[in-house]
Amino acid sequence: MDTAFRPYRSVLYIPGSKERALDKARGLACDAIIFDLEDAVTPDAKGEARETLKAALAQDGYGERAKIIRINGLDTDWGADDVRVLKDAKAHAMLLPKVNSVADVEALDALMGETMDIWCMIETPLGVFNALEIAAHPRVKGFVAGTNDLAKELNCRNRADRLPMMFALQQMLLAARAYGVICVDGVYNQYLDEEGLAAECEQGRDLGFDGKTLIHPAQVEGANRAFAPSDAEVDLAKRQIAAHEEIEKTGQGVAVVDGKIVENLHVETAKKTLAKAEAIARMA
Ligand SMILES: CC(C)(COP(=O)(O)OP(=O)(O)OC[C@H]1O[C@@H](n2cnc3c(N)ncnc32)[C@H](O)[C@@H]1OP(=O)(O)O)[C@@H](O)C(=O)NCCC(=O)NCCSC(=O)C[C@H](O)C(=O)O
Ligand SMILES: [Mg+2]
Repeated sequence: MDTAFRPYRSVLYIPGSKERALDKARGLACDAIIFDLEDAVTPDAKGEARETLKAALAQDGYGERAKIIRINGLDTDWGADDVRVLKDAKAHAMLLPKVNSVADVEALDALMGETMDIWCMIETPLGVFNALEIAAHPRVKGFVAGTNDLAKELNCRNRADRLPMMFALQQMLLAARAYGVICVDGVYNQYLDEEGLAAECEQGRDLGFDGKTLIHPAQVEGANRAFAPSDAEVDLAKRQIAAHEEIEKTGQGVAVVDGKIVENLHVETAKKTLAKAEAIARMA
């Protein structure tokens, strides 16, 4: 199933072991769900969580939300069984944690059927440096920044401006954009701090991320707001497209809107803004 042409403003992690949360998500306004079998599930609960998740996906009821299964690494005791049990589940993608190189993707590809896309957590130093070759793999359709693991690996301090991991975030974004791969920002751990989340979403949007991964339902609304085109952006996009169409009729290529030039490339961006707004409207 295709994971492109959808909004990914809010991508909510749900522990695969928590039946109540799996059920609650059916009524939440998130654009996508990551059903987690990795960090949110303790080792002794892995087998049961896998079966709980399989049953929840068979029951479905998640509507238009993109469904992404985060399995355990293939170098763990659980990864291969996760794939075996869930490869035919009704989901859009399988998310592989701690991807270091394209060889990790190839190993998953060899175990999976054809029905799901592959998404990759970029959260290790090697994963960051190899992001370009990972994004180039034809089955890879999404990247998720693992900012907790990145902070651990970097031994960096947790700063509001995320300066210590800026290189890594930008490198994964560039690689994703080079190959048309969706790229979603990491989580904001203080899940009840609305102001802090809003600031980090704003930064993520400024950088170019498609949306933010979330850990609690209270974060959904803030992410949806931050990553949707605003009314002013939609209005500007429409005016830019119209002004450029008009100027083209006169044989010229450069229009001016609100004192700023509008060329072909700006029209492309404006069209993307409208397409995103339409995709969001379809989610409602
Ligand atoms: C953070 C939590 C442990 C908080 O749980 P809890 O105290 O139970 O929250 P609330 O009582 O406020 O919950 C209120 C209701 O909302 C439901 N709920 C809670 N979380 C979720 C969720 N994620 N999805 C859906 N529904 C959720 C509760 O069931 C309550 O429902 P109800 O009883 O009907 O009112 C908890 O939120 C949690 O476990 N969050 C997910 C944590 C997680 O997935 N972590 C792993 C991903 S993060 C990561 O690994 C990132 C990456 O790899 C990296 O390196 O950075
Ligand atoms: Mg991680």
